[in-house]
Amino acid sequence: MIVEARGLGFTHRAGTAALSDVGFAVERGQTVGIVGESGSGKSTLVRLLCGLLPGYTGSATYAGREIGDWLREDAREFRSRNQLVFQSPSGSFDPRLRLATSLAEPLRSLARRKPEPGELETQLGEVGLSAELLSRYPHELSGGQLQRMALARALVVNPAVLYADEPTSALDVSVQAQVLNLLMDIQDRLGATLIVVSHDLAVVARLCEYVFVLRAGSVVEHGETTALLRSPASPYTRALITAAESVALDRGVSPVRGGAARRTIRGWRPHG
Ligand SMILES: Nc1ncnc2c1ncn2[C@@H]1O[C@H](COP(=O)(O)OP(=O)(O)OP(=O)(O)O)[C@@H](O)[C@H]1O
Repeated sequence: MIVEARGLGFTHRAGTAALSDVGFAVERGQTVGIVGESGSGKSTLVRLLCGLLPGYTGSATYAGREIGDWLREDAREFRSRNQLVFQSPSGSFDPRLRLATSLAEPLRSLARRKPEPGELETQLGEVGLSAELLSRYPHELSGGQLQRMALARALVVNPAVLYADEPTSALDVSVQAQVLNLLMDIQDRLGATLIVVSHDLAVVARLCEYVFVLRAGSVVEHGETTALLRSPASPYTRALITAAESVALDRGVSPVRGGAARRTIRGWRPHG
């Protein structure tokens, strides 16, 4: 397992218990979805697993080592191996900086180096963006372009695990499919582990081979996506499926039950 949690608990400073007794396990190279209604703890879980929320209880490991220990002993290495893309592309970039500067920031702060000549341009090509965008400011890009830019910035340090928290929720429906396709393409090419948070089961059905369902800070059910969608054990999961199906039908796209989990891609692994 590349990421694993046992008996994991977390209480926010304000006193809100966001996670309790969470069990979670992801194999290297897997594409895993975390679904649940608003407030179920999805973002808290991925932020914690990315090392952004210290002070958890129970166990959470990356590559067999406790995340708390990574952060104390080797935080830069941990962060370069675990990258997170947030929901809001515009909020992810400093509006005062040209995108070349923002894109190079993880290299500077985590890998302690400057970009090689042509490196940023190549990275942009990987996410289908033109190199000329490097000299622009965030407000000069569309939401879809900025989300691609956020992906490029996360990938610049070659992470082993890419977390995406509601990667398409802030985008127009027409752009959502492009970003989902890009995520699938990235996973195909890099073989990185991809962990996607979404309140929308249709997104997870499309992208992920395995899914965890969160409710009120606990995992109520998990399993292979296709099997879980076909025969959910809990009424909560059934309700999420029904909600996603009605949204899908409203949008005129295939309902989630028809969505198939993706194949497992086991190619080159960054960070071995
Ligand atoms: N920074 C914070 N301070 C205090 N409480 C928080 C904080 N962030 C989240 N919470 C609380 O923790 C619980 C879980 O929230 P979280 O954002 O992880 O859920 P979520 O499933 O990601 O929800 P959403 O889909 O709405 O983003 C909620 O009760 C929320 O109010």
